Amino acid sequence: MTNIADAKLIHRVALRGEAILTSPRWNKGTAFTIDERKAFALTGRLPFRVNTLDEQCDRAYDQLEARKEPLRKNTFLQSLKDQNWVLYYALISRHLKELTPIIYTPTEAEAISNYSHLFRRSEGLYLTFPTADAMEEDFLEQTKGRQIDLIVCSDAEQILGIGDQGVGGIGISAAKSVIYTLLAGVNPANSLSVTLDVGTDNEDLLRDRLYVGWPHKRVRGQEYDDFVDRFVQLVRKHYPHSLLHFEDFGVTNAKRLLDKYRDKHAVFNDDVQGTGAVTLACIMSAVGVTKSKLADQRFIVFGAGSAGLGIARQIRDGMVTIDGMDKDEANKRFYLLDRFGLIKESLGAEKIREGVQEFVRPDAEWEGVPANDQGEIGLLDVVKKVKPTVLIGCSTKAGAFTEEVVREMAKGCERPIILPLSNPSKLHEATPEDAMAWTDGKALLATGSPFPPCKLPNGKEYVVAECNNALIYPGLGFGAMLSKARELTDTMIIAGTRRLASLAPALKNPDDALLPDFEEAPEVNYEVAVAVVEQAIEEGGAGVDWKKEEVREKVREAQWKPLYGTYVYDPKGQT
Ligand SMILES: NC(=O)C1=CN([C@@H]2O[C@H](COP(=O)(O)OP(=O)(O)OC[C@H]3O[C@@H](n4cnc5c(N)ncnc54)[C@H](O)[C@@H]3O)[C@@H](O)[C@H]2O)C=CC1
Ligand SMILES: CC(=O)C(=O)O
Ligand SMILES: [Mg+2]
Repeated sequence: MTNIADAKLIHRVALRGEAILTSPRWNKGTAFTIDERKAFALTGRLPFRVNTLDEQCDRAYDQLEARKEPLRKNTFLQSLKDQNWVLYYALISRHLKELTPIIYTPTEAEAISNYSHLFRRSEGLYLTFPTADAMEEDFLEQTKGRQIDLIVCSDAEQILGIGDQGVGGIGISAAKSVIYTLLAGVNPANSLSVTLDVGTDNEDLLRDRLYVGWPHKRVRGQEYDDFVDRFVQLVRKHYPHSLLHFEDFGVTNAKRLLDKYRDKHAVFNDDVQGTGAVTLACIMSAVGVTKSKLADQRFIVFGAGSAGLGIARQIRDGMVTIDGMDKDEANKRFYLLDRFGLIKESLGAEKIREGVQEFVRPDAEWEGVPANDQGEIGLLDVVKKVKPTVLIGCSTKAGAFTEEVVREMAKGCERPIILPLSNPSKLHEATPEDAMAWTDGKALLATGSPFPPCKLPNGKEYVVAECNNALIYPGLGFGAMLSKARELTDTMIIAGTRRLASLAPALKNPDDALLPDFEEAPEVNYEVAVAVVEQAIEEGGAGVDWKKEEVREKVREAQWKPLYGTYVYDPKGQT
């Protein structure tokens, strides 16, 4: 893995003049030194004054500040990324908490939904169904001669809670890649963002004459599987040691594709596994506050899609591996709800999705509980009967955790653990402020997108943890890449999850946040990556021969940092 963390590091670069100024990887803008300007034919192409990276960051931040709307800031940062990677990453790293919501959830959702109207230039790899015959050629065109460690791909069927976004899915692949660099230190030169454009069922996009993707209904079934398979086989053939990250696939494909390829390549589904892991860590922290165990909890998961199922499974696995609970017993602690209310036997095969079976409730258990005329049991009645200790939302149904639901939950337990995880912010099942008020300050809260602190009845502020997979997936993925493991195993994920949970502020002070502050996300993801590599070595899955005691140092050394090295012109150097 290449590394330019050391500013003293020397790069031999083959691009000169306009070519180096228009290469975001190598461009330094006004930071090119006098010697570099001479060597790279830049003296007349740049104004006189040489700036430091700090000065460049100050200038860029001033320009950013002049834009008031988050979406305008997002497009400004997108342009900066196209111009100069070091400056882009240095700027965001210096204002991490302020700018992550601009380039990631919630603003990126808005940018993606306006993708065709905001389009300025292409980024990443567009693989489109009608041109599938040229897929290998297109793939090699962008990757030839490159070291690729990470490939993030999306078919955009369920983007960040805003549904089918067609070709705009490139925006989430690119944003997730950026987060890998910012929070874990993956070299951006070694990652590839991909959109699998198999059409869209989004009627607004299909009707939009400016839509830049393939204007066709989404391809499904065998044709879809063959298209995705063609892509995965290319990845396996050309980059057998890369990590293949799946993002925001639809619920019928997410887990299915993960299972299909898991034992063949290091694949990772963030919505299933990353979300499951961060939520398990959050609940481990919450049960630390309530001085109870995972095994003592009753869980309601509202929204049994990719995230909901991933969460239920990951917590269940946590109950088994951490608390030694029997798997069937652990399954019985979960009550899943979806569009048809509680998922129970009588819903029938049509409404009970593949993968949900282990959590289906027996009908007999619900005799006498009020249901609607279709026999569906809603959230409030499930809460009344179950008296849950944990309520998790990943339904995209804004406001689903109503005052009545939350107050009812608070009647049944001392410290209700409430996690409205749907993104973007406007889709949260409850706002932290409301949930806190309705529980008289007793709730333990975490949300999917960032929220400001909320007031407790005693006037103090409660910091709402951000339970977003970005707190863990970059570390899980980077750890998998560095360990060169052929598979990111469940035990590697649990090792990363336990490490994250061990860093929770609430462990030291029960009034503090359930998860580390997002400001700490780079250090947290470093710890997660270390734990994953250590586990890969321990279980014999690593493709590197590091000793466990060397891992911390090795991970540090491999991290890319946004710093300029010194450039030497070399016609045989890097491009
Ligand atoms: N905080 C985090 O790190 C993450 C948050 N999410 C968020 O979770 C939400 C769901 O994402 P995915 O699981 O990927 O989507 P999905 O489409 O796979 O799942 C959503 C599920 O909610 C159900 N649903 C929709 N309306 C409902 C209603 N009114 N009542 C009950 N259930 C309803 C759907 O039928 C579906 O099963 C999104 O908002 C997404 O942004 C997803 C991944 C990570
Ligand atoms: C965070 C994320 O992966 C999602 O909302 O889909
Ligand atoms: Mg996602």
